[in-house]
Amino acid sequence: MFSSLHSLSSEFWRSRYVPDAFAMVDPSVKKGQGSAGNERPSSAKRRQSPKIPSLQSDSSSLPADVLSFSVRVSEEENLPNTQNHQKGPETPENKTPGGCSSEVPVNPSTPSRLDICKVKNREIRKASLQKASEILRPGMVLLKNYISHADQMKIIKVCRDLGLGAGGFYRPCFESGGKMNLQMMCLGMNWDPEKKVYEKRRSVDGAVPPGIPDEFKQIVKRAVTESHALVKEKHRKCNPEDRIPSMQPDICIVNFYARTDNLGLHQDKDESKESLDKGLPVVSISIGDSANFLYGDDGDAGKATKVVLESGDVLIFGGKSRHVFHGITSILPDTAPKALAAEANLRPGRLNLTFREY
Ligand SMILES: O=C(O)CCC(=O)C(=O)O
Ligand SMILES: [Fe+2]
Repeated sequence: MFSSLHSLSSEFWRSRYVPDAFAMVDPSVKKGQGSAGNERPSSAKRRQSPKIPSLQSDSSSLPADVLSFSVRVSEEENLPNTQNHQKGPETPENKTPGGCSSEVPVNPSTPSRLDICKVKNREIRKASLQKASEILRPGMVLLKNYISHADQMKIIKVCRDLGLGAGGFYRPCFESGGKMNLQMMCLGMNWDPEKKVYEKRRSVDGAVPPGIPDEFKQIVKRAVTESHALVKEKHRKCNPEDRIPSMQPDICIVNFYARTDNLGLHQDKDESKESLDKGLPVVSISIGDSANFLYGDDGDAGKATKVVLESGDVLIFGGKSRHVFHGITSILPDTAPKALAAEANLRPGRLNLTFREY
């Protein structure tokens, strides 16, 4: 997957190297450590840092729980004072939906019944204003608000459990040695961002990736069928299978973006030639905070189109859009559905699952 990352604008590329990347799940990194500001760490500094801090820092050698709210305090303490972490003036992008953040309980693990009701009513109002699903370009469909609250809860729970075990979340490195600004785990097969290949075991620690749960596969199947219905509605005469071929996912890459994380523009093209030639789609599920997602025909972020992916959205790109460049420029703080964040005890940030067939 993530190929052509070097074609990013230098500003966006620099923004991938925020010091918080080290602090998020690594208790051994103390407050104030790391480079100041948005500077890419010096190569010496990069060499010194352990390759997979989240795995090595934990005394049990297992990954830390990157999804849980309980680790939020140490994360907040470690936030460096950069623009990225300041809320700044209220803009359409950082505005809390419904302007309700002050009414939400400070500790979401203990919301009152009244709080839950207020939050649920607000979310119902919000849902009625929500945008409709759409075809973004040939072969690329966005299903808005597609995954139910109950299914989002299940996905979070499964990812949390799997993320804590062998083959769970870690912060991978690029070929260059720089760390990615997200936590990742793979299901089915491991994708190695350094070698840009899929493998049975991840070479970083020898772990065998857990399998993809059947429930996840069912959700993917239903989403592709739904995308076909949408295509059929717009283009009555076409065979939707030609636009978005059906697929049987055997790979799922799970990313967790903390609020300052991001992912540069890239193409997903490490799947087999056969799969790519057929245009078998990538099916991407977003949960938690919303994100600015860019997509376009080349790696130039200035020319790309932006769409906001919200919790429960499913984005599908296959066929003519299988090689679309795409990336996440930012996570929009405090935009996760409040009821979901509270019920799941979800840490601020965004969970993303991309399903592919090798
Ligand atoms: O987080 C996203 O929406 C995109 C993730 C992605 O592009 C990838 O995992 O290859
Ligand atoms: Fe991708």
